[in-house]
Amino acid sequence: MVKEIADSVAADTSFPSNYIASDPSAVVTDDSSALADIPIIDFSLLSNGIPETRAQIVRELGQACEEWGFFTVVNHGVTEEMRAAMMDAFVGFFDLAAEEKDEYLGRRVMDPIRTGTSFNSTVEDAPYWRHFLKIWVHPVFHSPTKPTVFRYLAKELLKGIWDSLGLEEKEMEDALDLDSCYQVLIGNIYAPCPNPELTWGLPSHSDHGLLTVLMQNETDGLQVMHYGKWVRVKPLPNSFLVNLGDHMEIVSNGRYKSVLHRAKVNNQNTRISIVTAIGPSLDTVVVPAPSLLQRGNHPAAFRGIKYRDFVEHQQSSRLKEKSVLDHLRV
Ligand SMILES: O=C(O)CCC(=O)C(=O)O
Ligand SMILES: [Fe+2]
Repeated sequence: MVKEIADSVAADTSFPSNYIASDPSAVVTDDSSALADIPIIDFSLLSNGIPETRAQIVRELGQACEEWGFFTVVNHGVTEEMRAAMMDAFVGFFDLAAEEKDEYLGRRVMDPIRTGTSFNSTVEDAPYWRHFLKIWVHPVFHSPTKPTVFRYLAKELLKGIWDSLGLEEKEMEDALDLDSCYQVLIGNIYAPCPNPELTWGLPSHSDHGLLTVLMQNETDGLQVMHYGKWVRVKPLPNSFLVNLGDHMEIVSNGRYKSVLHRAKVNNQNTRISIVTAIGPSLDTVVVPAPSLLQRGNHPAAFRGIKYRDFVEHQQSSRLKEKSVLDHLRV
């Protein structure tokens, strides 16, 4: 499908009109927004077992979650070779002939291996300039090579974030059932677009899970909302970008907010991002952590919903800011 778009663009440099955003004037054309000065977390100090240095990183994590909902992870232990192998595997898939890829054309949003265009082209007015491959990799593994290292990174970060809220690890296990956590691996490809001012790669949205871990090729395009302003993200070499998802906002009772982000396309280079999203188990009903409510005598800011129902609803709806989470606000 990427080839189809690329070929149609090569044959005829006009932009396919069905891709024009329903409100093209809302697509940003100005790339002069500030570059984000994103907090940096040294993962090796979080996970090396030394309490003093860990405590310092836990404080930094808490601050990053509160002020940004977004941070960069360095010294994560994932080799450059493994990152390159992941990138190659996704590129290999996107380069397959359309008939081969079409075997995985997702008909249902909860299919464990699903490829497609846009976000959910059955409900959108106009598709986005993006193709994706989504693979469930936990609790049942649906892919040929096992990136357990990603889950380790996310679980250690979750423990650190939980700690920064002053909560016990046992409560995290009870609340989120992380041994059966739902993890999905997504490759996004954004082909060069002749008219980047008319469409999005992905419009403004938050992610449904707890944490999302992202790496990309050398082409930028990600923007995050920070204190009401969009800022451009330029990742550090060999780092992962992490953002908080809607279920972190729910379980922390709104103290840590899921961050709005969006992907811009450009007319020069293909951008590829590989994203792994970690959530609770699909059967968990996540509610604000009880001890956070008791401690501050706060009312619950969110109603609970089974995570599976949240994901299914979010994936079946138009991608629109935090609209699915907003339904759960009390
Ligand atoms: O490509 C990107 O940078 C963002 C991807 C994204 O937000 C997503 O897959 O949810
Ligand atoms: Fe996202």
